[in-house]
Amino acid sequence: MLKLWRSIPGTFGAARLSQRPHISLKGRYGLSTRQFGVSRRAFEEASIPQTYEQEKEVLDELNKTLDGEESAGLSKLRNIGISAHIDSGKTTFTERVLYYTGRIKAIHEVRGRDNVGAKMDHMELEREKGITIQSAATYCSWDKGGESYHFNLIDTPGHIDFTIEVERALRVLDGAVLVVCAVSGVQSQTVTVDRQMRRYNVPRVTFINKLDRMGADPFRAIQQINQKLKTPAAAIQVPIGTESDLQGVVNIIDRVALYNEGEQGEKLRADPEIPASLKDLVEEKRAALIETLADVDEEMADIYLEGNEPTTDQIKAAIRRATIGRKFTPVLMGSALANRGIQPVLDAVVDFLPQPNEVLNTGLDVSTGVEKRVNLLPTSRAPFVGLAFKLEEGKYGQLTYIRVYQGKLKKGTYMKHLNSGKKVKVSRLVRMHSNEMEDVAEVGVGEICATFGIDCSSGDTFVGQNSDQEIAMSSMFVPEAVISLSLTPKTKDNGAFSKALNRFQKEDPTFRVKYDPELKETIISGMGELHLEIYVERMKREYGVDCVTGKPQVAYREAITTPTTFDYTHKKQSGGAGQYGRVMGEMTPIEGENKFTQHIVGGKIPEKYLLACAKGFEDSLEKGPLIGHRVLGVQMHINDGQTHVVDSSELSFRTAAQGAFKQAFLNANPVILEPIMSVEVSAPNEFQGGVMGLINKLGGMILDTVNGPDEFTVTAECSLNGMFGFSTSLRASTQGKGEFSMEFKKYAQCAPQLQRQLIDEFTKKNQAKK
Ligand SMILES: Nc1nc2c(ncn2[C@@H]2O[C@H](COP(=O)(O)OP(=O)(O)OP(=O)(O)O)[C@@H](O)[C@H]2O)c(=O)[nH]1
Repeated sequence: MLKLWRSIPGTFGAARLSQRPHISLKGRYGLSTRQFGVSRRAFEEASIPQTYEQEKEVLDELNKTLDGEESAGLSKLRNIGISAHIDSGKTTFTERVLYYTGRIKAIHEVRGRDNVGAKMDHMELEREKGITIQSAATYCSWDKGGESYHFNLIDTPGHIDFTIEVERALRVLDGAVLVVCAVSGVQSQTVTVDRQMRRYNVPRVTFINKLDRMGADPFRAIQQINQKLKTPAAAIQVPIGTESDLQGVVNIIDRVALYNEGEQGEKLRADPEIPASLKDLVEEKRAALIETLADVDEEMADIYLEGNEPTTDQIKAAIRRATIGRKFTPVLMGSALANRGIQPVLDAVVDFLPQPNEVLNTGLDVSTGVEKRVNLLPTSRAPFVGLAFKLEEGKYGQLTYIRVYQGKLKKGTYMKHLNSGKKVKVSRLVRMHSNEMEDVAEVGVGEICATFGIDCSSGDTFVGQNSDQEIAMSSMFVPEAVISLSLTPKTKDNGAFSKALNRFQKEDPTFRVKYDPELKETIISGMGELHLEIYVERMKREYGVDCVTGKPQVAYREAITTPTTFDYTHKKQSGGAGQYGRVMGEMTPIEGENKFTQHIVGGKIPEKYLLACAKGFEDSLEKGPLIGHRVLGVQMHINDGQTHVVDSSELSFRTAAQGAFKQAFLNANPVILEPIMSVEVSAPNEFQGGVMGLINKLGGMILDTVNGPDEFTVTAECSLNGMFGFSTSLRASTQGKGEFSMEFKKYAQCAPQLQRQLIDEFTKKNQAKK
């Protein structure tokens, strides 16, 4: 199985810690620990905290490095993301946030009639398609209790094809708002986003949106969060009015009714008199909240067990602790489109999501040659460490988004690109507002900013220019590509084609390009048809290169099913310099990643030739012997061999390993694996029979069916192969009312008939090209 699926942590805990390495500072920064007033223990402990409580202990130590002013500044900062299943209303929600915080002067709708489109969907394609393709970063200020809070906000796409945008956003955010639709509840991508949040240990508050829709039921959605996401969740509000009569919400902690008034719901009127009809519900849900909190928070458990009524402050403090500790999610509700219930979510971000120095961020100190986890110091006075998490080509050149994890970034200074060791000047520093920017002179710790004209790839670390500060941040998780297609420019390429491909690859690690010299074709691969379609379209619009595309191809894998041995000699000894290399060993199927091992006694194959064998193995993995697709789950072990005094070389052993690989692979009962997708289809109940028939026809395995009052949702496993053209047939059999989403689940052996067909096609294509 793939690394992707194995690496998903099963619990709410330790993930960020395994992803985000940690601890040690000192000496090399020219800053003594004493100077920071912190004990050495906080910096030199290399162990990874296993629980949030342990993590908090380390954080408390680290936070001693802050002076009062800096601490107060950080307490006013929140880096948050908005994530959800596709079409849950993230962009609509963000548009309200920007409007209520005064960042934009008017609200424009996604696919709105005014043809302006939502602020955060700034790409032409996004506005045309009404979907978010790229994550957009912005910032805004929110006043609460007479204090002004600064939010860095990232709106991410919901479509699984753009999942890397969610990964990169969650990698750099401290907290998130998970948006869930009140009608559809927890959907397939909600589960995916939840998994991604766990991967980076991102705490979340949940917002149940679309309460104005018919059939909305926030409490059913909460039940699903508890059951399907296995995250203790409880409402902190109940709605006032339902569907089109939705007027606001009751805050059940303070027992206050909040009404959205004004044309755009901009006035929030608080009324301590809650509607009589809701009083019982408020008490029932308040008791449920306290009970859930008592399950996850010790202090609340003590109060609860002693039979005392917690104060509102105690409830709020418990929610904050449990949310930041990733043990609980408070649930708010409303309707973004109807302008109801948005402002309380902003209050909840302040109250319940962490400030930057409440999250433990770690890096890998690589300056000594021995990698060591180090904690990053949440202070602007420490040396700079930042992560370039996103690249974007803008009007003024390449824009690089950076999250500052330690120290500060100043305009006019230099920073060092850790991978290349190159020093780069920060000649312009900006804060982003979707696609607009505002120049700033300096950006402090915990902030998100952007710079221009820097050569790097997304996921690269930058450090202060002082060469011995070498702390590498772990990058984001990059899933495997599942689909590919050939791409040929219609007219002669004048360089724009490869320039575009280069840029897209640097921007997006899930977009891969390879040139097949035998077929003389450029093959692009990615996360889905839409993902690749968008790049082909961008190539045309942004670079003026119109391309002919081949039929989308499933990214198959090739594997073996039985162990085998090999004894292969590569020999070319007639005329000119000769070549000779002999390798012997075993090839075995294994779970997960491919592996090259060797055990040579008596120096029969010298070290440098063994390294060449490893390279030959790597080469062979790229292009499997059956149909030229990547190989998965193979271990090649070399245990014997032979050299020739004159004719042996690295090249001959590299070639010998390739030959041995091919020979052994074909001997080991090879098979072709195809991607199996987890598919979720929803449609009005009357179309259930038709949809089930459709899934059965394409050989899908139905796993679950849930019937709601109007709609049903079916979850199935289907091969990606069968899914081509599914959107058209679904549209046809549901009068355009059905929706579906899919996500890669696993690789499985394809049917023998398909395997034969694929091999025949590959052989024919190869022969035709010759
Ligand atoms: N009835 C109703 N519709 C809503 C609400 N919020 C959003 N919508 C509609 O739902 C659709 C999707 O909204 P978006 O804001 O684009 O959703 P999204 O989650 O950003 O979508 P992607 O980024 O493409 O995943 C749009 O047609 C919105 O007008 C709501 O509160 N009520």
